[in-house]
Amino acid sequence: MITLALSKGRIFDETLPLLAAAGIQVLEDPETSRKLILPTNQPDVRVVLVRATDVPTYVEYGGADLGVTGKDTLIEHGGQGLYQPLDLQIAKCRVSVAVRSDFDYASAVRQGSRLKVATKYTAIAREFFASKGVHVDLIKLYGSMELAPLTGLADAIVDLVSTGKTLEANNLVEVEQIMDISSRLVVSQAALKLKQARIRPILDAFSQAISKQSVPS
Ligand SMILES: Nc1ncnc2c1ncn2[C@@H]1O[C@H](COP(=O)(O)OP(=O)(O)OP(=O)(O)O)[C@@H](O)[C@H]1O
Ligand SMILES: O=P(O)(O)OC[C@H]1O[C@H](OP(=O)(O)OP(=O)(O)O)[C@H](O)[C@@H]1O
Repeated sequence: MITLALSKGRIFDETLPLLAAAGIQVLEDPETSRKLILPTNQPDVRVVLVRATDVPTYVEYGGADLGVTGKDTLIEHGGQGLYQPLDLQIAKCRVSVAVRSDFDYASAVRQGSRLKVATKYTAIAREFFASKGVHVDLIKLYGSMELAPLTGLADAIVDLVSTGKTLEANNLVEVEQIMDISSRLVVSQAALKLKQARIRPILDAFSQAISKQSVPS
C-alpha cells in the first residue's frame, strides 16, 4: 500500500491534477466526507488527510510514504528523514514581513530598535532577522497573524502573502519579501528504498505533468 498525506483545501485541490496525470483519482471529496482515509481508483494507493503542518511529520515517521507540503512548512519542520524530489509549482505564495501602515519599519531597523515579531514561521523569521542583524523578540502564533500588529501584540508579522488582499483588508503593508514559496513532494527515505518500484512511476508522472504545465503554450 502507498499512502499519500495531503491537507484539505488548496494543497488537496492543486495536487488532484498531478495525481490524475499519474492515473490516480481520489474517490471521495474531503469537503463532503468526514473520512480521513480516502480510497483512490488504484487499490494500492490511498490518501490520508492531515493538518498542513503535520504532513512532514507523517512522512518522517512512516505514517505516510509521500506527502505534499509547502516549502514554508518544510523549513519549519527541518526536513529530517525526508527526500524532496520535486517542486510541484503549486500553492505559490511568499513569506513576507508586514507592519501597520503607520509603523515606520525602515527607521526602526535603521535605529537598531528591538522589534516584536509575531509569526507561525519562527525558524524562517529568526534566520531572516539574524542575517539582517536586527534584534527581534519572536512571538509564536498559530493563525490570524494579521491581528498582532493591530492589537499591539507585535510591531511586525512574518506571514504568507499571495494577492496581498488579507494584508490590505487589515491595514497592513508588506515591507520585506523573505522568500518565494511553493509546495514540494516529500518522500520518506525508508519508503523510497522499500517501495521504489511503486513510487518511482508516481514521481515520474508528477514530474512530467509539472514540466508540461510550465511550458508556455
Ligand atoms: N494564500 C495562499 N496562496 C497560495 N498558497 C498558499 C496561501 N496560503 C498558504 N499557502 C500554501 O499552502 C500551504 C497550506 O496552507 P493552508 O492554508 O492549507 O494550511 P494552514 O492553515 O497554513 O496550515 P495548518 O492547518 O496546519 O495551520 C502553506 O503551507 C503554503 O505553502
Ligand atoms: O495575500 P492573500 O492572497 O490574501 O493570501 C494570504 C493569506 O492566505 C493564507 O491564509 P488562508 O486564506 O489560507 O487562511 P488560513 O491559512 O488562515 O486558513 C495566509 O495565512 C494569509 O493570511
